[in-house]
Amino acid sequence: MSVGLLEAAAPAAPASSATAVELRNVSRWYGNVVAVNDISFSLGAGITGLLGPNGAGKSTILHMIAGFLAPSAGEVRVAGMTAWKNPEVYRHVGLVPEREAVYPFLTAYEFARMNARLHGLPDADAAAERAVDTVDLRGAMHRRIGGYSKGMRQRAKIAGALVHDPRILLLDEPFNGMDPAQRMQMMSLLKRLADEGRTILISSHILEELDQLANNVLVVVAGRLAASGHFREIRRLMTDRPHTYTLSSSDDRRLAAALMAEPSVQGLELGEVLTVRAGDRGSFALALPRVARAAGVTLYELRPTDESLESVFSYLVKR
Ligand SMILES: Nc1ncnc2c1ncn2[C@@H]1O[C@H](COP(=O)(O)OP(=O)(O)OP(=O)(O)O)[C@@H](O)[C@H]1O
Repeated sequence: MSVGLLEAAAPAAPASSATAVELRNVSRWYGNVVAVNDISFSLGAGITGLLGPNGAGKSTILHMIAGFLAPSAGEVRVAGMTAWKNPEVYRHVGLVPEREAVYPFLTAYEFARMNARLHGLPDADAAAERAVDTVDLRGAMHRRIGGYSKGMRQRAKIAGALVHDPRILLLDEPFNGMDPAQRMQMMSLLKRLADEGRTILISSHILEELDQLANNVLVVVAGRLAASGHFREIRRLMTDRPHTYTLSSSDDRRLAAALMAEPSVQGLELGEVLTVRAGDRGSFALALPRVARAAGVTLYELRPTDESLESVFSYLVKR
């Protein structure tokens, strides 16, 4: 398998004070399911996106970094220490899990204070108040979490993960189910937390969610690191790939003949429907109506055939 941008990416750097998180040839299997397959990367301060379709292994990676799950092979290091079986690591890491792992009968303040106590902080009340303030929930901190909106519940979870002021924050699909306003609020919170010098890793299955947030993106597909690089570079890889469409028109044969001369068309197949492979989506979209009009053909339908998320990821892996 070729690995896209990975070839140009720097190999995992040796642990240093700047390396908050480091994975060295890490694999994790559950019985005979290989969830994570020989992954290496390192993270410093700032926001990194962990992108991949469902089941790619994102949660498994986050749980191993948090020290909650043992790697089956390789090593996960956090703040220069082995993450597994090392309670010291919990001081440095806050994990915001994907599941709604909050008791609905607790208030945000009680939830944060419970976490502060579990960390054994000397002043759990002050730590809880500080965390609730950080996520802008002061006004609602004595209301039960069960009555919160989705965005507020996520922020309550973040308050719980931030209560011991960790240097590393891991968030599993934090934008799931949020409306645009909640998303904007979450983005500005995460940026603020990163500006304070934290290392933040955010998992997502939607690239656009990471726009304006993560400079660097790690793409995981079927447990492997398929690509890594700057957000714009990853987006270019995903959108510039060839696209396949099916077309229906008043005269498919005539349209196929006219499209053959079009530079943005890489391939054509005329069966029950006309299938076109376009190298550059933008140029093809501009060319198609012009070509159809010149050929005297009426277009009825243009349908992309390979737009599933899995097809985009598998394109990255096969490059
Ligand atoms: N406790 C477990 N026992 C068995 N298999 C598991 C377990 N946890 C995860 N897996 C499997 O490992 C693979 C990776 O799962 P993981 O949850 O890490 O992926 P993910 O990218 O976070 O996806 P999702 O967003 O759907 O949770 C999947 O095939 C999943 O079914």
